[in-house]
Amino acid sequence: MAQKANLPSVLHLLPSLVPSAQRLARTPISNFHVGAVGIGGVSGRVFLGVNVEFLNLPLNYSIHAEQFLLTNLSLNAEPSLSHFAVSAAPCGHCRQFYQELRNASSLNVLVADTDLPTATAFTPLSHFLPHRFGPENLLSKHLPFLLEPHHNGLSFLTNSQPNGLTATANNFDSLRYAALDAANKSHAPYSGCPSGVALIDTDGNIHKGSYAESAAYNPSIGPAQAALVAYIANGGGHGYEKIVAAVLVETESAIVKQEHAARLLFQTISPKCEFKVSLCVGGTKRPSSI
Ligand SMILES: O=c1ccn([C@H]2C[C@H](O)[C@@H](CO)O2)c(=O)[nH]1
Ligand SMILES: [Zn+2]
Repeated sequence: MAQKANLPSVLHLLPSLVPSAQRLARTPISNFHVGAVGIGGVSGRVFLGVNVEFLNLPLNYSIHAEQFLLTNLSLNAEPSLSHFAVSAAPCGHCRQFYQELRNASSLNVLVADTDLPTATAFTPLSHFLPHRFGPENLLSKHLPFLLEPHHNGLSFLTNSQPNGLTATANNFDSLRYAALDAANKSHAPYSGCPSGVALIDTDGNIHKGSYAESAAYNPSIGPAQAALVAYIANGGGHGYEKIVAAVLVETESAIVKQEHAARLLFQTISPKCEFKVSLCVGGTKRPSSI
């Protein structure tokens, strides 16, 4: 694409794709479209992020474009981000969320509305957020950072299948195992309460998302939001009414529960969506340094 557009490098391509990303934003409240386009540090694949707002829900259910971008990398198993371009300066919440990356300080950011569209004036994130608060304030740096491959060691107890689900048993089983897989990839080192959501649409496609925590807690992205990122990123531009069932997997012993927030989100955006929780066991202990 860079060659076709006569651009000297893929880095130049990132800001040139920002307007196309912006067009995909879902902003029924602000009508303010944010687009973020980044490049995977290992594969060199290009990923996008857009902001997503939800009618009739609190504003803090929203997904920022930068958060969408990281979630998109995570769902495509890309272990690092090296550069991203974004249509407006990242807010404090996003600057904080990005501290979850091992290379946070040296991550290269370009704000496309202040720089020339094809410029490569990338600036390290440490410029946007000096004196940072980050994972190392709470945890050992030997633990996996956000995007780094890990497995949380969660599994189902054999009798944990809830009753009364009208979707076919087969679909439900695929969904709960997809949600378990997402929970096993969840980044929850601060609470020790990983979780994942898998949803299925009317075409039978399954989309899954993993909960990702921030050291500063509030910028965390919930598992339901992460699964919606997958639903939107997988394409088609469809409405949420096509989401027919969703399963949340979290641990029985969790002290941070996603159930009520996730149920409210699905009930509001897709009232006919069947929402179920499937509890699992295992996983990491809550870190003793918290
Ligand atoms: O860093 C930012 C700041 C704001 N927004 C979104 C959130 C909301 O949808 C809209 C207005 O704040 O812009 C982002 O996506 N990223
Ligand atoms: Zn933000």
